[in-house]
Amino acid sequence: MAPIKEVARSEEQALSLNYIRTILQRLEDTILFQLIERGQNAHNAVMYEPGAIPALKEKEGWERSWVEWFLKETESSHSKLRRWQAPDEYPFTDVKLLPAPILPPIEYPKVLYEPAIVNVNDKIYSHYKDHLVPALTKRFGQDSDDGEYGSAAVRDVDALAALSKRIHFGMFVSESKFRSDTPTFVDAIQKRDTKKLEALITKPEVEAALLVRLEGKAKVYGQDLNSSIPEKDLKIDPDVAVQLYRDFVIPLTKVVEVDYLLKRLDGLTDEHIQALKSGQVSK
Ligand SMILES: C=C(O[C@@H]1C=C(C(=O)O)C=C[C@H]1O)C(=O)O
Repeated sequence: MAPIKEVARSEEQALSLNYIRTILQRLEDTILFQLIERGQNAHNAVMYEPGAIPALKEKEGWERSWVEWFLKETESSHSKLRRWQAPDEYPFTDVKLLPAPILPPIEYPKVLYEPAIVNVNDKIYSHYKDHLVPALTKRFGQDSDDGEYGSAAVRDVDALAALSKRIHFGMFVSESKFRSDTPTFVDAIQKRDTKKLEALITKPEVEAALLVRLEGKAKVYGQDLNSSIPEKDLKIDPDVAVQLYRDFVIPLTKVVEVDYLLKRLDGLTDEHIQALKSGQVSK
């Protein structure tokens, strides 16, 4: 659940790039600790295989994997708390399977342009189960299984939610950058110039600083202070965390940013687009 402090209560705050970047930096901590937690269990590959746990079909009528079932169970209860109405929260479960909220909707500032919203959780889930979990649990050996499918699934759902929030925050970044230079972005969007859009949203210095910071955090947060050599006995391999961000989190965040921008003019009148293009309006 996104604490109130995270979901900005004003449009101005929600679109401040500095504010957004502080949220992204805080999510580095959340993600690192979720990865450390998941790394306490074995790979448990059976959890990610559709139909591999017969009790799920027999007792729940569920034919996909254990982890996808627990995602559905968890996200269903959170749906009743209206979690998925928050502009920074996107479920892995098909929304058609999620129940309606019990509580009345919260009026969040309308910051994102609804028709442009994207959900890349299918990509996040695939990378997580195929690459990240094996990397986090490699110290247990190939195809390790500790039978703790409950604990490991709880940790999976928490880690997936943190990664999803982080990557989908790219839409707030995009909206902020779009409003800061609408003529340039409108021109590139109308030309469907994805390379220009990617160049416009890419900040190499921000990415480089992030990877250095992340490695440092992993070396500190991963320490086991009961060890005689805490800086060596790390609970997470810093290279796994850095590689995750370098090769997956940052590239997918930028895909989200560009895909959001490509749809940012959908449904707008020609007059509105012209006003954006001339800089008369910024949203
Ligand atoms: C998120 C931003 O946009 C891009 C994506 C980044 C990331 O995923 O960490 C960092 C810088 C940019 O290349 C940003 O400008 O802060």
